[in-house]
Amino acid sequence: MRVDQLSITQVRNLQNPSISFSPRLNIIFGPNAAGKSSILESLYILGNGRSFRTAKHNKVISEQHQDFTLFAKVESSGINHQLGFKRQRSGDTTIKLNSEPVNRLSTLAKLCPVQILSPEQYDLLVKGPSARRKQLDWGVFHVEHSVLSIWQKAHKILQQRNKLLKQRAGYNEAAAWDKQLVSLSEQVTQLRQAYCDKINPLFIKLCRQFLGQLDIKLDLFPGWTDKHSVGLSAIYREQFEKDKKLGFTQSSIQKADLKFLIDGSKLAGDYLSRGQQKLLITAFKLAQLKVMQQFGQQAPVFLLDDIGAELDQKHQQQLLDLMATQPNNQQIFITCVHLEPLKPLISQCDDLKLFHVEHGVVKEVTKSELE
Ligand SMILES: Nc1ncnc2c1ncn2[C@@H]1O[C@H](COP(=O)(O)OP(=O)(O)OP(=O)(O)O)[C@@H](O)[C@H]1O
Repeated sequence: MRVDQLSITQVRNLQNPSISFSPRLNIIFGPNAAGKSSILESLYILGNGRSFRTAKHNKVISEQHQDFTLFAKVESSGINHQLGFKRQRSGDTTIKLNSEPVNRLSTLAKLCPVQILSPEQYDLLVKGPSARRKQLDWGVFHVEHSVLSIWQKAHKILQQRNKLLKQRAGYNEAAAWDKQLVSLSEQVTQLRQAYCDKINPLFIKLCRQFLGQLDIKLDLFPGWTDKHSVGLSAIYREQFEKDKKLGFTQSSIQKADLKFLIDGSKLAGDYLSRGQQKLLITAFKLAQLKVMQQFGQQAPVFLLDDIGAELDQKHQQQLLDLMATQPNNQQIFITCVHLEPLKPLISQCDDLKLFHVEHGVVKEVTKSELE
């Protein structure tokens, strides 16, 4: 997937830029509060329908305005498309693909996979499981789109089951849903596990590069504990009375977690320093990118926000070296305040564009203008 052109209207402080990107490497630089992250935010919204910085859509709309609009020319799986996205303060969203309305965000996600590594994500290990589960499911979806409909069916049945539990229904009534729920939950878990099996060796290798000889791995918690390998059906039977008391199903795919384990059992969030956690997240994001390149329907656009803000010089350089060795069809966007650490990457890469941003105004500059 590639974004060739993007017109941004009424997003944060941006002065409605229209930008033609490089298919390979795009570096967006400028002082603090210039509007750099807002460009990445716009790209992220194209593929995810929401911001990576806030759950409140209205914050993205430029003050004094009632809506924001994005218009992009993208290449997806070898086909060129025109994509429009408009969000109003009222909450109404209009998405158009080649002038035709799009009603599902999953259409957008399939068409425009966009992945981001930004300072907002460095606390993934100390957050609750839902943030990690989202990352996991994002990866699973882009390798195997069918997971979404299986997950949605499971979610509906789970809601039915929970409704019955709240109504104090008897076991037989609730159990009528269990067979289907167990089968769908197992399918989702198998796809999640297959994704973990794909990402683990790549993640372990990248962790070695960034963190040295730590014994680290990813482990899937499916959403229930099955100490005696009795299976989910038996767990539902055993837990029924407790579920009824609680009014919801305790064991479900909605409780799944992606555990980052050190020495086989210690949670990385409890054990590693803040700096080590950032490096681990960096390795995880790069491993996700690699899985997408190798097994995904198509490589995502990769956004690297504020590269100088969180990593020390050595690890920043390692990350930039890895960016330089990405496949030719991998489109990358990097934002930074200082260009100095990026100079080796800039001199190595021919197919790159540089954009200077200040007070929301975006201006393309050439390599020679930097000298
Ligand atoms: N809804 C909005 N309307 C207008 N301006 C906004 C809005 N939301 C945020 N801003 C302003 O937009 C500016 C750009 O922010 P952005 O985070 O994109 O800058 P940045 O160049 O990435 O900065 P930094 O290098 O400090 O991370 C900030 O000054 C911010 O206060």
